[in-house]
Order: sequence, then structure tokens, then C-alpha cells
Amino acid sequence: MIEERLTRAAIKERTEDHAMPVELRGITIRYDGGAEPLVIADDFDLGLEAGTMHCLAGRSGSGKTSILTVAAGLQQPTSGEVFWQGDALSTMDDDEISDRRRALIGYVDQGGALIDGMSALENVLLPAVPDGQVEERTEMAKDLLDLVGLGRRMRHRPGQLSGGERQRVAIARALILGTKVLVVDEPTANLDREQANKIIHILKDTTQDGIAVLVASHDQELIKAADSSTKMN
Ligand SMILES: Nc1ncnc2c1ncn2[C@@H]1O[C@H](COP(=O)(O)OP(=O)(O)OP(=O)(O)O)[C@@H](O)[C@H]1O
Repeated sequence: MIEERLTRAAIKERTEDHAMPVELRGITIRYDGGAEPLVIADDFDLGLEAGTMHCLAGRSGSGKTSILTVAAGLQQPTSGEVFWQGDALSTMDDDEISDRRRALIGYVDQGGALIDGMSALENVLLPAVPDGQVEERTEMAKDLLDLVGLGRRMRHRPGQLSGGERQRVAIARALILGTKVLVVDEPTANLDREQANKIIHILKDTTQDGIAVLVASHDQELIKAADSSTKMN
């Protein structure tokens, strides 16, 4: 089966990977500029292990997205350190962080924005464009669309897909460069229970491939399905 093929290739490559691809130590995030400084994480620690799913839970505005962006190196914390495969981001310049992120992390933001004028397959292949890898990644893109249950919809454009299906395309796109860490922001928000459960299933399947999943959600079913969770206050 196609899923098996992907899984085996992934496991072979990933057994040599760092057991903890992302680690946050003593992270504090403070936003200045408002009437008062807003501290949304204070001395926050997280070790994200390969092949597991960790869920950041908590009310809207509690800082889940902020932690995701810090973990993905898209934002610097006010203090504390982020490690990727054991290496501190504070020792890297912006170019190195970008290069390492491309190889390590797939990020799916809220809503998983897709390009309207492109098919699902073209959207999945988009991250391969800068390196001129579209042709060699096409089979993998098709495999990934199969994995997320959209093998028969790969020529559809986002406007022809449901919200849940678009979210699944965005997840496939985040995996196309052979990512080892999938960071996903509120993947089941605005979906009915059936579509939400499909997404949860796909995220769990992804961990079976050795990928570490960091997800922000207040969906109780997703929190239950995760291997571990942190409640943000
Ligand atoms: N760049 C920023 N500058 C100032 N304040 C910010 C910034 N980014 C986020 N915030 C504030 O920090 C708080 C946490 O935001 P964040 O998006 O991390 O929360 P969240 O838990 O992901 O929320 P939601 O579930 O609604 O997406 C919010 O009050 C937000 O307004």
C-alpha cells in the first residue's frame, strides 16, 4: 500500500534522527506596546519527542500560537532557548534558521492557507519550487495526498474542496520536504466532528512515521488523542 511505502522510507531515514527534534527551555514571551506588558508564557519548558504528538491546549488568547511560532523559529522568545536537534537557535543566524527550518519543520497555520488558482497537487508541491524539486517530489506529493485521503481529488482547486479537505491538503504540503516536525495551529477549528476526527487520525498516523507533531487546539478529542498535552493559562 502507498502508506506503507511512505512509512518505511520515512522510518529508515528517521531512525538516525535526534530523539528530541524540538526542545524549549525556560521560554518567556512578553509583548510590550499595550497599556501593560503582556506575558503569555513564563519559564515554559517542552521536549517534543520524535514519533509523538503534543497538544498545547487552552483558551483563545492563552498563547498557543505564540509558542508554536517560537518553536518553529518564526519568532524569538523574550528569554529562554529553543533547540532544534540539540542545537540552540541563538547560535544561528537568520539564514541558517531558515535553511534548518525548511529541512526540519512543516508549519500549518490556522486555516492552512492554500493558493486558490492551483490544484491540490500543485499546492502540495509549492514548497519544492524554490529548490527546483517539483518533478522529483511529484510522486511523493501524490502519496501524501493519498495518505490524507485525497488521492482522487488532487486535481481539484481549493474552492472545490471542503474546509476539512483543504486542511488535509495543507498538512500534506507541510510534509512534502520530508519534515520531521509537523507544527499545526487549530487544525480542527470550524470543522464538523467527522472531518475533525479525520484530521486527528491523520496526525496520529503521521507520528507512526516517526514525525513529531506539535499542535495547538482546544478540541477535547484532539487533546485526548495526543500523547501529552500542556494547558496554557
Ligand atoms: N506580535 C504580538 N504583539 C502583541 N501582542 C500579541 C502579538 N501576538 C500575539 N499577541 C497577543 O498575545 C496573546 C496570545 O496570542 P496567541 O495568538 O499566541 O494566543 P492563542 O492561544 O493562539 O489564541 P487563539 O486560540 O485565539 O489563536 C493574545 O492576547 C494576543 O493578542
